[in-house]
Amino acid sequence: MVRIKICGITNIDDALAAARIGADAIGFNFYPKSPRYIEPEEAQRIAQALPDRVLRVGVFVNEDIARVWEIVSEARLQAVQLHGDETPEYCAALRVNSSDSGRPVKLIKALRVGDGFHPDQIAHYRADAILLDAASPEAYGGTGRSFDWDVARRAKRFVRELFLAGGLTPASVGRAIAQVQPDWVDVCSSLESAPGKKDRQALEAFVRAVRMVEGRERLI
Ligand SMILES: O=C(O)c1ccccc1N[C@@H]1O[C@H](COP(=O)(O)O)[C@@H](O)[C@H]1O
Repeated sequence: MVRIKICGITNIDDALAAARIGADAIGFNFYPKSPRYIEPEEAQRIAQALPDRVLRVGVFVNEDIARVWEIVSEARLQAVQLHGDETPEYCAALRVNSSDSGRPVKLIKALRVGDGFHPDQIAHYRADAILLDAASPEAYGGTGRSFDWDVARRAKRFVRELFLAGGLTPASVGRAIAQVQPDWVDVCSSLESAPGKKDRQALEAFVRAVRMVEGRERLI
């Protein structure tokens, strides 16, 4: 079963709607330059209103490790998504510090697929999961751009758990799943009516499209 992560949540209405419709994870963006940035205190308030089954993920870009752990603790996150230029050494250091938090925190390393990408890179990262997103010269993520899914399909054998991201939409996600067979699909900008605000119909259409490809559409 493919799990669904809805990213860039900035308000409680969108969070509860995403959970009700069937999201398996919610992403909060702590990159200050993102139009979807959320204060840790507000993320914590939203996180505590979510059902337990929904994974709370924090998205970070080149953040100081101590600050990542501060936010993990303040917002009570269960997973960290590193979406910048974090090195294998950074990931290893983050993992060592993870024992300080007293509970397991999933480490997701995002890699951007562009001309310089090679699946061999993946082996260097000690991460629980790898997220593949499209590379862009303009921004680290949330661009709505997609990439050649065949690269993700080939990379899958190097990965314990794969998140497929990058410009997924209600119209494209079915084909993406059929081609790549990822463990997760991750979506952000295509479901927005404005940056940081989700469109309810698009949310529903996305979840329905994922469930359809699995042949088990359910009423939402
Ligand atoms: O959404 C952002 O603003 C963002 C900023 C910096 C790093 C990552 C960001 N979002 C992540 O980008 C991917 C793909 O998003 P999209 O569906 O193409 O809009 C997703 O993993 C978001 O978590």
